Parts: sequence; C-alpha cells; structure tokens
Amino acid sequence: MIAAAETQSHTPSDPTDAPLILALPKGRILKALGPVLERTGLFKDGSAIGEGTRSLRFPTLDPNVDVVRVRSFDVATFVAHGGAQIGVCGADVLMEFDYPDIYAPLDLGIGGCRISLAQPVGMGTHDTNAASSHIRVATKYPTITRRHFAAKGVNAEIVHLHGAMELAPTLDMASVIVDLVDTGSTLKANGLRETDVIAHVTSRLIVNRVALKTRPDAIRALIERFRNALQENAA
Ligand SMILES: Nc1ncnc2c1ncn2[C@@H]1O[C@H](COP(=O)(O)OP(=O)(O)OP(=O)(O)O)[C@@H](O)[C@H]1O
Ligand SMILES: O=P(O)(O)OC[C@H]1O[C@H](OP(=O)(O)OP(=O)(O)O)[C@H](O)[C@@H]1O
Repeated sequence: MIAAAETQSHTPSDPTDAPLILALPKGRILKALGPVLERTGLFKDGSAIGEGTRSLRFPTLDPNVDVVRVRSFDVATFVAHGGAQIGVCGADVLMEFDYPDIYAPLDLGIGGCRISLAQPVGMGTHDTNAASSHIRVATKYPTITRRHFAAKGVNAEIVHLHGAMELAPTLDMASVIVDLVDTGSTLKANGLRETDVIAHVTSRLIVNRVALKTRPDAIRALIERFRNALQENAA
C-alpha cells in the first residue's frame, strides 16, 4: 500500500485550480481497480472508496484530484459531459454510448468478460444470417444489439432491461438475449447457451477530449500515474 500521494504540480498551462474529477464505478470494477489505485498513490485503500458514507464525492491523497463514485453505466456519461475529466469504465459501456468526446488511452486489463448472444439450450441455432429478418432480443445494450443484428440484415426488436435478462426467454419476453458473460455460470444456471461473442471487454481509463486540450499537463500526468501503476502491477 502506498502511504502518501505524490503532489501533482500545477503548471501555468492549467487554466483552473479546481481539482480534476475522476469518475469511478462502484461494484466489481472498483474491487479489481483497488490495487491499481493504491499504486497510483491516490488512495490507501482503493477498493473501499466511499464505504460507510452517503457522500458521492471524495478527496484523494492528491489535493489536485477528487473522486466521484457513480454507477458503472454512468461513468462514460459523466466524462462525456465534462462533469468528470477522467474515469474508468468497461469497454461495453463505451461501445454502447459511443461518445465522440471520449478518448480511451489505457486498457486497464481488469473486468475481463465478453458481450455475447445467448439462447435457450433447447432451441435450435437461430439463423440470424438469412432466413429470419426480425428477432426479439432482451438486453441492457440496445445500441450494440441493434448494430450487431443490422450488420446481419436482421431487424432486432429490443426488450430493454437493466438486469436479469436471462429470465426473458423462459418468460416469453424475447427469444434471445445479449449480455455480459464471464464464467458462463449465469447462462448455465438459467438454461441458456452462448451462441456468438459480439465483443471482448476489459475496463478502460477514459478522458474527456476537451479537458485534455484545456488541462493537458494535469491530465497527461494522471494518465501516466495509471500507466506506471499498471506496469508495477505487471512487474
Ligand atoms: N461477470 C463479469 N465478469 C467480469 N466483468 C464484468 C462482469 N459483469 C460485468 N462486468 C464489467 O463490470 C462492469 C460493471 O458491472 P457491474 O455488474 O459491477 O455493474 P452493474 O451493477 O451491472 O452496473 P450499474 O452499476 O451501472 O448498475 C460492466 O460494465 C463490465 O465492464
Ligand atoms: O458468466 P458469469 O461469470 O456468470 O457472469 C455473467 C453475469 O455477470 C453480470 O451480472 P452481475 O453479476 O453484474 O449481476 P447484475 O447484472 O444483476 O448486476 C452479467 O450481467 C451476467 O449476469
């Protein structure tokens, strides 16, 4: 664990003295990110950020960086809209929102999983290439799903859920689902099988492009701290 943060010097090119805002997701990414955050020198106990409080914004060991703790699906939106200058989220979230104002300079190599198509075990493989031109799909990822099926010439009717989409086929709400898969145990426990991997996912460090132009030194220094923390991790 790192006891004290290095002090990040403000340079004349920084137009503001306000701390940079780093948006971090709660949940499984934060858990995996904890050791990396400790090596950046920003926190003593990175995975415990915000525990035991209802506050959502926290100082770090660096007076020039504050953290906001938000839902993982919202991190990209906080960064794209400039509420936070920098953040961490899964590539699945980046793909879904596809914000042009976001630059993703670093693959953090955590939160590994895939976004996949799955269907009930007993059902024959769906011919999404030709015969069926319409399919009903339950998912938390409407944009990724529509794009995936459109590329095959299939019109996907989306049943937009925020969790437990594995239930949708057995409850006759959709014939297939698009969701995250890691070990495959959730699919198996719900009588589904993975039929197509749409994309592999890891967590990324993301940056607001405008902020990178207006506060280049502070942001580049923070990116470097994450890069070095990852290299220490690998060593
Ligand atoms: N089973 C998994 N294995 C590895 N990484 C995963 C897995 N499921 C999700 N992830 C990654 O972690 C991110 C957050 O997932 P998590 O389940 O912690 O949040 P959530 O509760 O679903 O999201 P939110 O906080 O927006 O409601 C996902 O966007 C993805 O990048
Ligand atoms: O292949 P597996 O290892 O079983 O992981 C896949 C599960 O993980 C995620 O859910 P999560 O645990 O985040 O629950 P939630 O969607 O209810 O938040 C995802 O939505 C799947 O349900």
